[in-house]
Amino acid sequence: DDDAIVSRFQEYLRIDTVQPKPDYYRAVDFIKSQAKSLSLESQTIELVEGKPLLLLKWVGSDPTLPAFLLNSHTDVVPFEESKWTHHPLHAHIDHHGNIYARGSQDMKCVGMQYLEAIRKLQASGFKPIRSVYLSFVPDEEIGGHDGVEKFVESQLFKSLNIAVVLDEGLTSPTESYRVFYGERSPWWLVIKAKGPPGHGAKLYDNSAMENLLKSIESIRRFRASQFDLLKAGGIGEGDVVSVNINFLKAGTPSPTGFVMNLQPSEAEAGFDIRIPPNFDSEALERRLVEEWAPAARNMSFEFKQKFSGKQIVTAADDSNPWWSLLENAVKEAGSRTSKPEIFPASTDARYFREAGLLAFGFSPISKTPGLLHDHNEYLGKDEYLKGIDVYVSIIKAYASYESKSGSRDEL
Ligand SMILES: CSCC[C@H](NC(C)=O)C(=O)O
Ligand SMILES: [Zn+2]
Ligand SMILES: [Zn+2]
Repeated sequence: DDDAIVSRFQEYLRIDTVQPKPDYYRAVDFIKSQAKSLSLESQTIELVEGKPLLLLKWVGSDPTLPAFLLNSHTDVVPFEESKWTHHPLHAHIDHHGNIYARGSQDMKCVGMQYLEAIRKLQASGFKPIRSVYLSFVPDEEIGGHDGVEKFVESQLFKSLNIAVVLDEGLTSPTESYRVFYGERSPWWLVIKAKGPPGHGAKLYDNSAMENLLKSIESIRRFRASQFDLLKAGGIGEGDVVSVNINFLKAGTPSPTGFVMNLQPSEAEAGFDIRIPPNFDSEALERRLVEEWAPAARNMSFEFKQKFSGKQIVTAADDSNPWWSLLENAVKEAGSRTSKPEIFPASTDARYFREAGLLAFGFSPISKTPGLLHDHNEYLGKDEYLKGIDVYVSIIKAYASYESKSGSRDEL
């Protein structure tokens, strides 16, 4: 019943899987106990010590058909506890029925909804024809390098014969759900400038600060041109390059603050840049080398995070049967999907797509503000329960789809 379903969600939310020290084993044990109650096959894979990945299987009756995978990450981002109205690990339900917790939107909801949907399908007597895999993966929030990036390279993964993956999406403020068929590529870039130090009262060229600011001016012009395209309308937030300066570091510290009359010899800035799939990232990298961090101006750069794989998109039209099945299944559950979009940030789906699989980003959360990584992240109880029924419909449609075609190679 609904109370028990919500209690199980709260239990998962209360497990502390906050980066950078997530308690992965408790999360995996909890999900494993859920899987046992559903008689799912289960195996824990530790591709990197201390970072377990749980793989579950609901075996279909026709093993010759490619399977599908329901993916979710078990880690969550940190929080500033004092800025929350309820403790982010207590999963408190307020009088509106809103459940407050880190991970309530991103994405412990989705992981539990998959399992609850399977519970409902089993209770109704449904038997899958195609096998259903569920993966509960570590480290998405820090780049997925010790999670899905390694998982898709493993022999085990290759042996699973998976055609299509569902992974996380974003909340929608409207009635219809958002769906994502591709995503922007992350570049976390640090640009450094060096230059001669000197008296704070002196005007001279090529100081570290002047050189860095020249770059920042140029990068900001580029940012404005991309933002203008977005403001002009008709495209989505994932269709332009975003650039944000997220840290600045310079100056000569002293016990009483920064020294005011000394021009520093080093200065650096950190940028979070996101590049859409159809954008010429090689040209942007040339621009970085020649214009934003030219060695001739005593500048250098370093990527803290960079996805250099191919940015593949999944067809989100009638040419892809998995798209039509998804769209119709959501309709049959009494809801709608909006026009498919490019995910503006990053998810593990990029690794699945690069490995040759089809993948959609989808979190069945409508009429809810997007509070991923924000204070007071919450999800309404009724929205959570409705999302389970949406997955019942999707899993039923995918697991009953009997055609042997439908892998990316054939589309
Ligand atoms: C570069 S990996 C970081 C992953 C994180 N994902 C989300 C969905 O916020 C991000 O886009 O910042
Ligand atoms: Zn997430
Ligand atoms: Zn996240």
